[in-house]
Amino acid sequence: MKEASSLCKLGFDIDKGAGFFCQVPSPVHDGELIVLQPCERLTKVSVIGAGNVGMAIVQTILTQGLADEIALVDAEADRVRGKMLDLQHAATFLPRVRIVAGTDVLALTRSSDLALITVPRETAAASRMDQLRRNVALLREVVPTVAEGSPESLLLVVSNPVDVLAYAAWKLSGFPSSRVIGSGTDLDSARLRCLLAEHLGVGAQDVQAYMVSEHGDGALALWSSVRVGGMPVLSYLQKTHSLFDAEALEGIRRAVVGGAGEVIGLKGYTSWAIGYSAASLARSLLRDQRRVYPVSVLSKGFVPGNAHEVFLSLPARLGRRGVLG
Ligand SMILES: NC(=O)C1=CN([C@@H]2O[C@H](COP(=O)(O)OP(=O)(O)OC[C@H]3O[C@@H](n4cnc5c(N)ncnc54)[C@H](O)[C@@H]3O)[C@@H](O)[C@H]2O)C=CC1
Ligand SMILES: CC(=O)C(=O)O
Repeated sequence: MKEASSLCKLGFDIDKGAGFFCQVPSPVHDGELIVLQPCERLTKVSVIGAGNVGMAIVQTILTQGLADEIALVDAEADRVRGKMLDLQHAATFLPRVRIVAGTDVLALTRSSDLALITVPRETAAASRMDQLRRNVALLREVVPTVAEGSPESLLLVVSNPVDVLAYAAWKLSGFPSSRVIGSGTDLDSARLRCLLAEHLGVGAQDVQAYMVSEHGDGALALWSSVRVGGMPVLSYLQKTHSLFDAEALEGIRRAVVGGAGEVIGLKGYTSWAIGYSAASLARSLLRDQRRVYPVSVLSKGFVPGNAHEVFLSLPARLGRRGVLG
């Protein structure tokens, strides 16, 4: 009998079991029995806060097959159970995935590979400082508990103000800064790419453009880094194309920064775009894709000469160990 211990690709027939089985050794000798051994853990993703944003993230993670187990935690017991059942019914159309939900952060999130924090929505009446105090207090309840049950997990903070809360989550978790990330200006960058793509008449996936520094009003556009199909097009377009003068660029920046407010004014909240953004970050982290995203990271040591402990949205490489620099 020969143990299947080497890791050549097994292929699609145990597709969903890729987390369960070692893959067939090569070459396979006639007459030898190949034993498939459990070798890799399943991938578990926890989402704390099953509101509009949390559910959009779960929906996107589910349809992209990024997790074998999803744990949903929310303070509203009945509502989160209803959401779990609805998702379980939906998941019958997808490869096998376990979905659990409830209010117990420690029990539900235990042994997560990735935990996303999406609690709670801002209230229009509260000042930004009041919101910050309230959300830090919430993170004080949630983050140490997640860290206790999942000491090796990655933490992805989405709640606002995201850059500041990513810092709070880092401090509260006791994790190395490489494993605590805020979704940062990834969504602002998506909005910028969307607007540039519209102006240029190209697909948004072919537009590379970054907003950096702080998610929201303080976000800065890195105009000199805009590329279309790998070409630095903006300086050329500015010279040749009246649509890209300084005023037009400032108009695009304002539309990006005002994008959230516009959507919230019309539908009450934003959800789908952050759902896709967070799932894309989750993919790069869990699958070690090492793609570069503008996300909130500890800027100390990340930016040469910066000695302050501040989380800022900067382009960072994301892989299985978190921020790779
Ligand atoms: N970083 C970004 O780009 C974006 C961030 N956001 C932020 O995401 C957050 C969530 O927004 P929404 O989902 O629209 O809000 P929501 O109000 O729909 O959902 C929040 C959920 O958190 C739950 N919750 C409250 N306290 C809790 C606790 N102690 N434990 C567990 N669950 C608790 C609530 O029951 C609710 O289901 C907000 O801070 C929002 O500003 C939203 C969009 C984009
Ligand atoms: C709400 C929010 O932060 C956004 O959609 O950008």
